[in-house]
Amino acid sequence: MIYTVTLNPAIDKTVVIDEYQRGKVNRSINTRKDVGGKGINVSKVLKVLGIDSVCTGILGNENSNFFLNYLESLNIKSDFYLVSGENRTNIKIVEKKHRTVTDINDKGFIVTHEELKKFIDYFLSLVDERDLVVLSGSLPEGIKDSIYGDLINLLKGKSVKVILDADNNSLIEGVEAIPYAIKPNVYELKGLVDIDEKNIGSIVKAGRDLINKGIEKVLISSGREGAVYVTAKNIYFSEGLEVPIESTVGAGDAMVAGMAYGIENGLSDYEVFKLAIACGTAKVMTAGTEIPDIERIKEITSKIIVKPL
Ligand SMILES: Nc1ncnc2c1ncn2[C@@H]1O[C@H](COP(=O)(O)OP(=O)(O)OP(=O)(O)O)[C@@H](O)[C@H]1O
Ligand SMILES: O=P(O)(O)OC[C@@]1(O)O[C@H](CO)[C@@H](O)[C@@H]1O
Repeated sequence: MIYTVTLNPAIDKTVVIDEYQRGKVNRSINTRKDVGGKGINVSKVLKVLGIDSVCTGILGNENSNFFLNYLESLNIKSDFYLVSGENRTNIKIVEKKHRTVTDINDKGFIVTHEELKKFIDYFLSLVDERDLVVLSGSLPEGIKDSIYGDLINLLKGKSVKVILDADNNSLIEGVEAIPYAIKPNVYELKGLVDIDEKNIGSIVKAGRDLINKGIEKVLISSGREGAVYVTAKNIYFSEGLEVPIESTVGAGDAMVAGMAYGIENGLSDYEVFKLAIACGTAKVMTAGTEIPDIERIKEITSKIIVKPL
């Protein structure tokens, strides 16, 4: 089973405007609200790919029904540890004129040491060596940056594979624990290894350095520039496809879903990479954090050109 862990879920409020006017009244063209948070988004895309997962993590009880009802409507199993407080609402401003998305992500609820410990104990009782765990997203107040590293060490103790998608110090500390796979974007990678993010050779070298440390799969995304996949045996590159963009939010999560699907189903590195890119590309064609369509993912997969490096 695949478990996605979201420690700080979010309602994504997407506001589409023409152009942001600082200090003025901005009027929206349209808005939408999606159930989000990185791990939850991964589970949403896994469902579309036809594979079950369990959405776990921590959920604020005040507006928990918005999340739980939505996941139930998609037939996605959820098993969150509930804490008091409200899940955050993250604002995503889509500017049509500039074709940009600006994220304003809130902090979220506060988690006590005891609550975190109870969640970890419960979560560890669920998983065994047949499982794959996706750890992704930012941390709510009260949880230290060491959490992903700690969880990776505990999960490795149970021979559970982990895919990590985090940023800043939680990524740095997570990588020190050597997860099975990681999916940084180039900026997150730059926080791990000193790279020239415009230079593919520099990105590949950073990927290889991480493989040499013991991580088995390193998927580096670079928005519309495409992505690089470095494993012990292969190095692949693919350019981004020119597609109409609705919202880039969640493209990385869709990519992680493709990667998790591929690893869970024993696909080759080449197939995993192709599927991951197709999922990310299909996601940017949907509004907000709406789930991409499986037919579109298949169609894009057939158009992706993967180059071995
Ligand atoms: N503008 C775009 N045009 C085409 N493909 C894109 C675009 N943005 C993203 N993608 C696809 O999605 C993948 C993941 O995107 P990106 O590198 O932005 O992830 P990310 O920074 O982790 O995103 P997020 O944190 O918002 O989920 C890219 O490698 C690419 O395949
Ligand atoms: O604040 P974090 O946890 O880093 O990111 C949260 C978030 O931006 O990530 C998802 C897109 O990847 C959204 O659904 C959500 O709002």
